[in-house]
Amino acid sequence: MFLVGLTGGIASGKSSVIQVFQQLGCAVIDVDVIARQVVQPGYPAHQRIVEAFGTEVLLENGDIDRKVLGDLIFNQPDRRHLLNTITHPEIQKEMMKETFKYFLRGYRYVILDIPLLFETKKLLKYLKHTVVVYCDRDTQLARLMQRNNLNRQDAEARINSQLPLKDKVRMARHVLDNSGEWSLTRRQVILLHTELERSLEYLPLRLSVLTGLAGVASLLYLLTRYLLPSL
Ligand SMILES: Nc1ncnc2c1ncn2[C@@H]1O[C@H](COP(=O)(O)OP(=O)(O)OP(=O)(O)O)[C@@H](O)[C@H]1O
Repeated sequence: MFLVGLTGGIASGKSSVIQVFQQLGCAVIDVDVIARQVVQPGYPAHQRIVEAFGTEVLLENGDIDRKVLGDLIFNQPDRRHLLNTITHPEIQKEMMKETFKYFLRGYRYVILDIPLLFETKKLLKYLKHTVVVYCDRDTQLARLMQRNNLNRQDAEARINSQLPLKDKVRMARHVLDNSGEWSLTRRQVILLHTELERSLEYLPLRLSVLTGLAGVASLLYLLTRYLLPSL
C-alpha cells in the first residue's frame, strides 16, 4: 500500500474531487476530521489542552471552544507551537491506525485529504504521490464568493491568506485542473485513479509484511516441531 496526499486551495474543489474518489471505492482519510476528533472529551489531547490553556477554552458541554483557542494562539508562535506539540502526535497516531485498517482490508492506496499539506510539509515524507486540485484564480474567486456568500474583497482576503495555488501546483506530482466544467474534472479523477490502481508501488510494503509474517510462522513451526517436544 502507498499514501497519496491531496490538497488544493480554498474552494478549489477538493471536497468535490474527494467525493468522486469515494464513489470509485477509494480509501480516504480526512485529516481535518481527525484533528477535530482527537480534541474531543475523552481523548488525551483534550485534557492536555485544558491543562495548558485553562478551562476558559471549554464550552459548557466540555468540548473545546475552537474560536477561543484560535484567538489564544493567534499571533502567538509559542502557544501555537505548544498546541501543535499536543495535537500533532495524536493526529498522526489516529492517521496511522486508520491507514493500517485500510491496509488490512487490502487497499492498494489511501488518500490523505490534507488542506495544508505544502504549508506544514510534515506529512510529505510519508507520501508516494501528491495531488493538487487547482483552478484558476478568477474561477476560485467566483466559486468562493458564491458558495460562502462573500463580497469580492473578503473572498480575495481569504485566498490571499493561503499559499498561492500556483506554488502548490509546482510542488505536486499530479494536478487536477478544476477550472472548467465538472465533467472534465471527473474524467481527470477517474484517469488518475486508474493510474494509481495500476501502479505496483503497493507491492513493497505488502511483500515485506507478508515476508515478516512468513518468518514468524516458520519460527513458531520450528519451535513447536523441534524444541517444545524435547521439553
Ligand atoms: N468544476 C466545477 N464547476 C462548477 N462548480 C464547481 C466545480 N467544482 C467545484 N464547484 C463548486 O465550487 C465550490 C467549491 O468546491 P469544493 O467545496 O469542492 O471546494 P474545496 O476545495 O473543498 O473548498 P474548501 O477547502 O474551501 O472547503 C462548491 O460550491 C462546488 O460545488
